Amino acid sequence: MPYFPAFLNIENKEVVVIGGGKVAERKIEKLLLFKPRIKVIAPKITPLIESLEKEGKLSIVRRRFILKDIERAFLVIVAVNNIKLQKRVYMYCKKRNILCNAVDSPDFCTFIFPALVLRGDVVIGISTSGKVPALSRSLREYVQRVLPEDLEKIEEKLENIRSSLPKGKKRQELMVKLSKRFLNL
Ligand SMILES: C[C@@]1(CC(=O)O)C2=NC(=C\c3[nH]c(c(CCC(=O)O)c3CC(=O)O)Cc3[nH]c(c(CC(=O)O)c3CCC(=O)O)/C=C3\N/C(=C\2)[C@@H](CCC(=O)O)[C@]3(C)CC(=O)O)/[C@H]1CCC(=O)O
Ligand SMILES: NC(=O)c1ccc[n+]([C@@H]2O[C@H](COP(=O)([O-])OP(=O)(O)OC[C@H]3O[C@@H](n4cnc5c(N)ncnc54)[C@H](O)[C@@H]3O)[C@@H](O)[C@H]2O)c1
Repeated sequence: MPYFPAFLNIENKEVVVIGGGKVAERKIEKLLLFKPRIKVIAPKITPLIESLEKEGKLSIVRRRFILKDIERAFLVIVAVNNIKLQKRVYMYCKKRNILCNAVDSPDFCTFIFPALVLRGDVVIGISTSGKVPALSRSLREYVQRVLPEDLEKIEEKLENIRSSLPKGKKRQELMVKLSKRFLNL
């Protein structure tokens, strides 16, 4: 069954990452692009996550996880090689409507990470609904190859035109026409 893609605004929202290893690192690098407040809970932390803390980009709690760590979270990532813990966190989050991603078990995720292409405010997220992550990665590389180099500029130009015009049918038609023209369609 394919998953519904939704784009969330997580600016300033509390994100808790349980685990501080290689996979946590990859998820954190991605999340930071969207400016949430990130708290990492783990006894062992990679040098890159340590350096992000020094730069003031996240905070670290250097110990094992306890449930209290996530009681105010908007979103939780369990990047620990421990299925029991992943299940426990998922069950807790599910009861409280906290978004949960368990890196080892799609069954214990309420959302999954897409392969991501970001150009300014243009976001392209690719997923196989949890089935073949390596294919999402390859599709991301494929899409990156065919996208126009100046996509960010194109979006900015169109955004400026759009925001300078009153809402309505005339603007709708113009925006559709210009978007096609900018992409040579
Ligand atoms: C897209 C991407 C985004 C990101 O990570 O940010 C992402 N995985 C990526 C790469 C990747 N992950 C894995 C490999 C090795 C090949 C392989 O094992 O197949 C590679 C390839 C590589 O590393 O090149 C291993 C792996 N991944 C998961 C499991 C558990 C399982 O399947 O049960 C295992 C087995 C672990 C083990 O065997 O121990 C689970 C998930 N990985 C997801 C996302 C979610 C589903 C995405 C979708 O719907 O497609 C989901 C469900 C949960 C989640 O993580 O959100 C990122 C590419 C980023 C990019 O390059 O752009
Ligand atoms: N979803 C994906 O894309 C993907 C890709 C590859 C691997 N994985 C899986 O991700 C998991 C993590 O991999 P990794 O390479 O980052 O592992 P790792 O061993 O490098 O890191 C594990 C981290 O968890 C911490 N930890 C352990 N027990 C903890 C506890 N009770 N509370 C808090 N922190 C705790 C450790 O201190 C460490 O920081 C593995 O199970 C792996 O199979 C997922």
